[in-house]
Amino acid sequence: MGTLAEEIFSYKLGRPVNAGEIVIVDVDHVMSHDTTSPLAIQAFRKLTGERGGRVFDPARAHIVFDHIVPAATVAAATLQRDIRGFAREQGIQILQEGICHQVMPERGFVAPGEIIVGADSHTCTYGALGAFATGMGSTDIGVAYATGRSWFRVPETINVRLTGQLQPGVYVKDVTLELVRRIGVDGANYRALEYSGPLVEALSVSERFTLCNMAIEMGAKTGLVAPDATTEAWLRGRVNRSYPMLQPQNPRYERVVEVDVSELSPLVACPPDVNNVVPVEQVEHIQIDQVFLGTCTNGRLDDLAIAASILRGRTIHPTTRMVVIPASREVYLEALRLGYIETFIQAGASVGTPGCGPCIGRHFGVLGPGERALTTMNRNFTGRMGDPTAEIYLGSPATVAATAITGHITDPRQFLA
Ligand SMILES: CC(C)[C@H](C(=O)O)[C@@H](O)C(=O)O
Ligand code: SF4
Repeated sequence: MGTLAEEIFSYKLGRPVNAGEIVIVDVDHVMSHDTTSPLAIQAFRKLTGERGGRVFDPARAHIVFDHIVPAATVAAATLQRDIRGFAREQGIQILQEGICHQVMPERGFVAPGEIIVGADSHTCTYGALGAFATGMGSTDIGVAYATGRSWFRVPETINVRLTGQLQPGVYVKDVTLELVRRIGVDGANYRALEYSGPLVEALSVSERFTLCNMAIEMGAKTGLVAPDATTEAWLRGRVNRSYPMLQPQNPRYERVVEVDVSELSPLVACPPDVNNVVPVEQVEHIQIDQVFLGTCTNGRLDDLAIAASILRGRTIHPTTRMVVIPASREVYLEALRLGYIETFIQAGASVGTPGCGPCIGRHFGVLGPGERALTTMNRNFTGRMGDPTAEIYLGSPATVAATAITGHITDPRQFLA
């Protein structure tokens, strides 16, 4: 009897577990990437001795190169060289085909009922498939690499119930921004956010990823969607092992946040806080120097499809630049096949190799002093994309595409066919 989070921990431990308990469990997968692996490896070495230590299971230890790919500086290249050495020694495959949070599920390293820990805060994204997944510091990940175990305080759960129907031009990203506005950047601290209701049931897995991705933006330990037929269909051909379709059972939620999405219009999060959310109309005059379509929040095929449908046959504003980065190789290839990439390039966009790109201001479209960007990212913190005086606005792929055309923040509804 419990919330989905409690059900997953109870299943793992073979006994009923309640929120508030501190438990040590075997984890199913452990992940780190090019930026966080060096410290995780250091912690692993400290724990296991300089030589001879082995990871708990090389097939369930995953290193993804995504944050600075290909390496933009000698320092980044040197770190990546050292990580490659560790991976070779341990027999770990390095995944170099997109953002960790897209690649892990695509490659079948996430299944319902599993527990996954990653050295990245947006590991909570995988909860969209009914797994308990959370970001941890590199030291904890180093310990998990060595032992295959981790400790948790089983979180209390806030149920986010979504009802109603999205209006044309309004997307799950807008719903997610509305949730951050209502709950606040620390309103769900260490809680699990369990998303349910008729809207969630109707969402694609990709849209559920967008929803769960930003759970951390409310301080949550993770976001979760109970697995259903949509989940199973998406996992077919990706996950061959069996998995439990755990569901919440008479759950006791700490509270329920109910949102009727029918009333929402396209939203924009203004700098420097993700909960600084306003209807797009309020910020339409703001001039934008760069738009960026991509990231683990909104770099998937459906996101690119929405943007391409707006940009088809149009060109971006001459004083605005547009960066597009598909979240993974799989997404990129499919977008190529469907003509989206050609649409972006003809419109005047720069298309980058799958990865995080300018999301943390390391390469491929960093911002100069005083510049403003509208992006599909999940964070708009000061200095995140480059110069500390640059400003970051967040919106949906549709709002980003409409803005690319006009050069100022634009309501995407005016471009809908
Ligand atoms: C670099 C990494 C530690 C960081 C994170 O954990 O979130 C990054 O992915 C981000 O989005 O800010
Ligand atoms: S795309 Fe951005 S938010 Fe996602 S993992 Fe990469 S840097 Fe972090």
